[in-house]
Amino acid sequence: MSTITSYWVQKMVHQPLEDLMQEGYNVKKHHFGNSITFSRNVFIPLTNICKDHCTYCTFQRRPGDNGAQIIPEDDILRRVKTAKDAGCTEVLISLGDKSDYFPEVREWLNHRGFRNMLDYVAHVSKRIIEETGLLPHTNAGVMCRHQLAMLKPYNASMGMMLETVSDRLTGPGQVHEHAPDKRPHRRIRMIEEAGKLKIPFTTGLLVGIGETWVERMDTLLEIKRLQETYGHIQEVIIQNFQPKTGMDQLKSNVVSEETMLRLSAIANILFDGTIHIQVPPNLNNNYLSKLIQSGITDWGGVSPVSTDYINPESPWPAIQRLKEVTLQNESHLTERLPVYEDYITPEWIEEPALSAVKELKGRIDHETPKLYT
Ligand SMILES: O=c1nc2n(C[C@H](O)[C@H](O)[C@H](O)CO)c3cc(O)ccc3cc-2c(=O)[nH]1
Ligand SMILES: C[C@H]1O[C@@H](n2cnc3c(N)ncnc32)[C@H](O)[C@@H]1O
Ligand code: MET
Ligand code: SF4
Repeated sequence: MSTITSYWVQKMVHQPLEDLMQEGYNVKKHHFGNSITFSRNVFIPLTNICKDHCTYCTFQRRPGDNGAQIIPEDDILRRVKTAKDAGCTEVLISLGDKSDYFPEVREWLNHRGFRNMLDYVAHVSKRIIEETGLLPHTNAGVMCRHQLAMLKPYNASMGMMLETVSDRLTGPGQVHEHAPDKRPHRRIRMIEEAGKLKIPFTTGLLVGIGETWVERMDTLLEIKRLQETYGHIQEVIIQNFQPKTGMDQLKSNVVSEETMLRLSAIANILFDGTIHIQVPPNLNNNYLSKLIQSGITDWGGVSPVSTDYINPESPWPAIQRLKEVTLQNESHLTERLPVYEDYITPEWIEEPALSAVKELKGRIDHETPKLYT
């Protein structure tokens, strides 16, 4: 273990909790003031067909499985229009990895004039921007440079969870044994490509999949390195694994409240104002106040119109409740777009996404003070 990792692990694990939270909160307040952000979004599970098999995931299907689907474009546009009427700005397009590996999927795509799944995603993103002005944020797993470049004009930002830098977890009997796209070096390379292409990027770590404290810290340190090299990491999601029926092997991994608070605080202290820290409220509903007191900056995407298709058993709290909890903790709730302010420049966002971002920015800046302070 490197001296740096060792220093941070000691601090994260052994500093008294209250003290660590206070330090995290002070750092947050210094850099980001007393606002906590969220993005009003609609979740589009464009396809749940996935070539990989992560043992913690119940979203994934194979062609022919019960519930396997690819959502047709007109259906997607209808959902996005409903979301627009509900005041949403972000369209979170999430999908399984390399679904077009399967002949059934290629046939579906070819029949509609698409060569592969990412061509379809680009086409749908383009229609969303052009027909609704809402902002796609695509999370399609590992993509190559060419695919990232193709999506960039139609995405305000993109995302992919690094999950973990642990190679060990791709070994026999581990969660990523049958998920080649979860090999850490592949994910790191893709996040680097996104950096070179100047794509504002969301990533994060998945907690509770069998990783050690040292591996958690190494994952955060790798994200810090990526940010120092490319500057494109706008936010880090600290996501706690949700056990589901049938996952007996992973049951013992349930992530405690204290672990989430320690990670939130340490992430804040480590990134020191250079990256926003997001923790999904639907997965941590019982201690939202304490998360604020640890220094998180963001609740992430919260949807008034769709469920969280990855964790459908965890409904998002009402925006009104987030507003109340935030206010009870000397903070106020501020609506944001899927791209943070610092990145709203031609250097980071291409047309037509840039114009769409500016248009919506004007709208939420105008409305937010009335609604959320
Ligand atoms: O706003 C985002 N939220 C992302 N989310 C969060 C999502 O909106 C929900 O908060 C979680 O699914 C809660 O279960 C992700 C969640 C994951 O588990 C894995 C990846 C993502 C990726 C993103 C993302 O790129 N952007
Ligand atoms: C889309 C993202 O969802 C996360 N993910 C997948 N399954 C689960 C689960 N059971 N609990 C929490 N997060 C999960 C992974 O981090 C993936 O990248
Ligand atoms: N399959 C991708 C990944 O795991 C996208 C999110 S999961 C639907 O990174
Ligand atoms: S987490 Fe993503 S890559 Fe893993 S099985 Fe689920 S959809 Fe596939």
